[in-house]
Amino acid sequence: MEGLTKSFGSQNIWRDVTLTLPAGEVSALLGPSGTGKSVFLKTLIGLLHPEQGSVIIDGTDITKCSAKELYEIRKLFGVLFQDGALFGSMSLYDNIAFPLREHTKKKENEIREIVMEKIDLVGLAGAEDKLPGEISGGMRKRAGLARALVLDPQIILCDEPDSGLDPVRTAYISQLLIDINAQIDATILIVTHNINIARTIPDNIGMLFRKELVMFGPREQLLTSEQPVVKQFLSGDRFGPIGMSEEKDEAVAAAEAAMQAAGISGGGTKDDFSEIIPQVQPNPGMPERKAVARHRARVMEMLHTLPPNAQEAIRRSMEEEDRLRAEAHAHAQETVAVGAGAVAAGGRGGDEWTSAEAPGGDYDANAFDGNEYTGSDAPTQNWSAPQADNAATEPIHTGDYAPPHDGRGR
Ligand SMILES: Nc1ncnc2c1ncn2[C@@H]1O[C@H](COP(=O)(O)OP(=O)(O)OP(=O)(O)O)[C@@H](O)[C@H]1O
Repeated sequence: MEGLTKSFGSQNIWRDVTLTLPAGEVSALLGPSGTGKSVFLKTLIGLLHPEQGSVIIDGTDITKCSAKELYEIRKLFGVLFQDGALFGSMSLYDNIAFPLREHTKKKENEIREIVMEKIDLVGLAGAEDKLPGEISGGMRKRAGLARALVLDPQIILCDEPDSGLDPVRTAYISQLLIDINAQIDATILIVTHNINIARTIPDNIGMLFRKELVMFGPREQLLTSEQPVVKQFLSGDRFGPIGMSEEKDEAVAAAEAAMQAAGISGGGTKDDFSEIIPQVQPNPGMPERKAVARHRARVMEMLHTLPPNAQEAIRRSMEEEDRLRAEAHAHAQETVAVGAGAVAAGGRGGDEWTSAEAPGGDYDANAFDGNEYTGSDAPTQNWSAPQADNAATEPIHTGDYAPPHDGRGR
């Protein structure tokens, strides 16, 4: 994105936003409500048109290309809208099959295979015949994610994947995004208010405030930032530059300063965000994230340009990641050796197996437990049984998807 500016009439949303999403990495976009994060996502896929600037995807500027080119480019995207944006009159199965029917010439039996795989992946097996209005908000969110994944997207945009989810389901969906990134090396952008996600999931974090992108860089840069707006946002304190609606005026700011001086709490957490929590790793059995090495090389190149506390935090988190990875590797080797030993005791006369010739031949040296998990039985897939809550949903017709004309069913 280069020099992007977006307004609605006389209301400017943000201006001169320049940003390159590092390919294959996971990035998060933070910002107070109403700063235009959703508008930003919609601009990235060409649903909204900026007044200025360009959005280059695979060499094509989607702000200037033809409708046909835009249609093709959109196939690269998987988008999870805030409430799943499902069609209320279609079953989950048909909702998830929709992009395949719309954008590919696949036969129904091929479509079924892909749809059921994704349904399994997000833990919705058994709920495929339900309508969006018959399931919980969290299930709709997961169905939206399944639909976002059916075209094997190279770029995944998630608008508040955690909204409406409890902390445990949020952890599962976050883990799923990391696992998907490990599996398909997709570039992921997550819009979120969830500080826990921001601390543990992305490689990079950006923040929109006062109509500008105030920062975009390695997650440690934002988490250790001394900028008042960033500190206030992370801590969730009411004292600071972010107000309930617009910016605070001087009188309000002075009154708050007096309250703070008198020891009155602004309600924020006292967590130390410069204590970097290790990033969530792919689940056992998943491939290593290719993004890790690329991110590291990129960050090392720019390290000298970052503030000293960010540099220090980056070094510490790299050491910690190396330690965790070495531990996981050692554990995997041990497990392979133990598994091989058990087989050896049963039939190979005490021969030592190497990991390459271990039984089955498909042991993954990077796996924590030596098991090969498939999408449907991987340990991420512990979603609870579907519960209907009869919450009514209206589909959001984004312009990207239109309801099918011929009611094609399964
Ligand atoms: N189609 C539209 N027409 C006019 N104004 C719009 C349109 N879409 C969004 N806006 C305005 O743009 C601003 C930014 O909205 P947006 O939904 O992107 O904020 P956000 O940062 O995603 O907020 P939240 O965190 O609360 O979801 C809001 O003032 C909103 O009213």
